[in-house]
Amino acid sequence: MASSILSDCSSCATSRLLPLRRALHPPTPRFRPSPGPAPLPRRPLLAAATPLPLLPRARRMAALAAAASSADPATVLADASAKIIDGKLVAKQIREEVGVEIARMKDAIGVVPGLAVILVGSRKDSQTYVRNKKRACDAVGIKSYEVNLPEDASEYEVIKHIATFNDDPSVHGILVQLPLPRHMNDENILNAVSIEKDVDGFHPVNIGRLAMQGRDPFFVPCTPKGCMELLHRSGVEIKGKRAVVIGRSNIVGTPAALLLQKANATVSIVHSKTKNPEEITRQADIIIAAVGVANLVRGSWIKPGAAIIDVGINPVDDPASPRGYRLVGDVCFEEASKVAGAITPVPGGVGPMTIAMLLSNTLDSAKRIHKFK
Ligand SMILES: Nc1nc(=O)c2c([nH]1)NC[C@@H]1CN(c3ccc(C(=O)N[C@@H](CCC(=O)O)C(=O)O)cc3)C=[N+]21
Repeated sequence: MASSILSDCSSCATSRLLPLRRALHPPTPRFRPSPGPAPLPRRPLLAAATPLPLLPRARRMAALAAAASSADPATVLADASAKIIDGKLVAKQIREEVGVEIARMKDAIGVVPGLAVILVGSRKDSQTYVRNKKRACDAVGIKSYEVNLPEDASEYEVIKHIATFNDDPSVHGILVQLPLPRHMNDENILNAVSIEKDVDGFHPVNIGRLAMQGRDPFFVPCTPKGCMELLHRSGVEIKGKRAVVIGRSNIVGTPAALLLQKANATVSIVHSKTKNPEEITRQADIIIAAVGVANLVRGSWIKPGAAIIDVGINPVDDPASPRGYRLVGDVCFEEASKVAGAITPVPGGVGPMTIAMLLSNTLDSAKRIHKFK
């Protein structure tokens, strides 16, 4: 992991909240990032320029030994102390596992899972996401069905398509790409999806069941499910730990907090009205950041050794990049990777897991509907 000598996390002012952020996290840039310069790292800044350079020999050896003996292939040693949780690699493993299961089901009962995606309007980012989902489906053997409606389509038209897919036995999952055009009421539309086919887990009944003791939803929303999977697969213990979720959106923050609670963590939610977010976050053994503010979480917010899952995908201007921007998370990676025990990068962290979980949810749905074990 290369890191520059000067932290760029103080340049939050250059972050732009593009519409794609709003899809995952409705607009809530509400924290004032901590003022002043970056907090002091625990090692001299110069040391950050090369891998493991100025560490005392004993610590360096211990770190290398830990990396070498790590049973978890999805992690490598950062140039500082945090292990990098490689979401791209874990997502690939999950897609392979899903592919094997789909082949087994097809052989045994001749059924392939079907996923229907409804896209309204012609937003470039949504079109890209839908295209990526379709490719991911093709690669594992899920049959995908796509409906594209014009921006000015009526709510009724969308609901009519949902009803058709609800009744179609070859469709096991239905996803309405968000955000919907402004004139539509999300709630009416998400309510129309059959809870047994709601692979996004956005139906109020599924979210309600997630919140209740002793009940389970048919589906858990893909992004928070991906966060939990990354924690599990990198050996992070959750039971009895303090977890902080930053952000309280319906799609990520709230379900992530519910999942951590179900896994027996003690959970706090930090949001725009929280006093001293930094102080509360610093108590956490596990941090899930899902607020949509570039580099909000600085090194000083983090308890040494904490596990950090960074859900943010924030475009920041970068003339040096071919696209003119690059993606950064809600966590200042440079600073955090020197303090945390484990951290997900952006890109290559939670993003790829979202799609892997969608495939997994679609497979689970087909298995449940066809009573295939
Ligand atoms: N009904 C619905 N369900 C969704 O799950 C949903 C949605 N609507 N609307 C839009 C958001 C956004 N979303 C992402 C999926 C994958 C990456 C992803 O794979 N990102 C990569 C690449 C990023 C890049 O380079 O552009 C990464 O982080 O490494 C990101 C974001 C799903 N969403």
